Amino acid sequence: MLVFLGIGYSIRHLTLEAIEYLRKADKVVIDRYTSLYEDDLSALAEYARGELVYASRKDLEGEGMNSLIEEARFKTIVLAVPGDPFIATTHDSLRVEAVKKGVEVKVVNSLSILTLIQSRLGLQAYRFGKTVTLVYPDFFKPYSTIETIYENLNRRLHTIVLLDLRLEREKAMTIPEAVEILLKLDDELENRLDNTLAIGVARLSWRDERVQADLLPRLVRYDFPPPPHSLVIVSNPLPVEMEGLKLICKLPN
Ligand SMILES: C[S@@+](CC[C@H](N)C(=O)[O-])C[C@H]1O[C@@H](n2cnc3c(N)ncnc32)[C@H](O)[C@@H]1O
Repeated sequence: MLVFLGIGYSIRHLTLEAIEYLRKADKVVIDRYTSLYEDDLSALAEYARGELVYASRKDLEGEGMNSLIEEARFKTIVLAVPGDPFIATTHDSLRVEAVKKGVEVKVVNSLSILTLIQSRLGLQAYRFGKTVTLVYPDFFKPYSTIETIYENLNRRLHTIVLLDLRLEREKAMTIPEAVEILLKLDDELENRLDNTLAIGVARLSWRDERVQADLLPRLVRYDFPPPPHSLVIVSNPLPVEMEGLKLICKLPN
């Protein structure tokens, strides 16, 4: 059996169901390339009966993917994924391949960054548009990201902007870097983000989390703890959301 197991963002987020499957596993494969985790991932060893190994992207794609699926034919293999396993990750093809090859698949859900952002910031969940990921503009400029932000703004919807993570190269985009990239693109296109409200979200749900709202260009002035970071671009907040921005997201007067 291949178990896709969400581990949330901290060892405190493990569900009873997650612990049950960690205990049953012959082997726990830890994805440590799709997100950062508050605790040292070796803390999972306390709950796991079987061997614990760390996987890079190549271990879960191509040949690596096929050998994992074959192993799961006869053993209980748990793939432990930060957040919720199928939200904004690259594990869908592994699941589809396993099902195609007749290997039993189980999904154990946990807290995702999308859920955390929507429920913690005081913005209404049904007022969010399409989520985007902002990547470093090294190979191409991420025009499609800013175009989606514009489309969401036109539809009076907020945008969650996840930020580039290249953990194998120890690179994680910060809020000030993201603001700079977005404002440069905006200068080339519609020039409308200077007066747009945004929320910088750093280490949400970690013990030292910081959430700060302000006009997008002003977010570079704040001292956020290290990544993981995200941004929320706010569109036409309702009065109750405006109260949330002031009280929960500390929007200055
Ligand atoms: C690929 S997504 C993670 C998806 C994960 N499967 C989930 O369900 O949450 C990784 C991105 O989420 C954001 N992120 C993750 N944890 C975060 C946190 N605690 N606070 C702020 N942003 C976070 C960052 O932008 C990071 O680059």
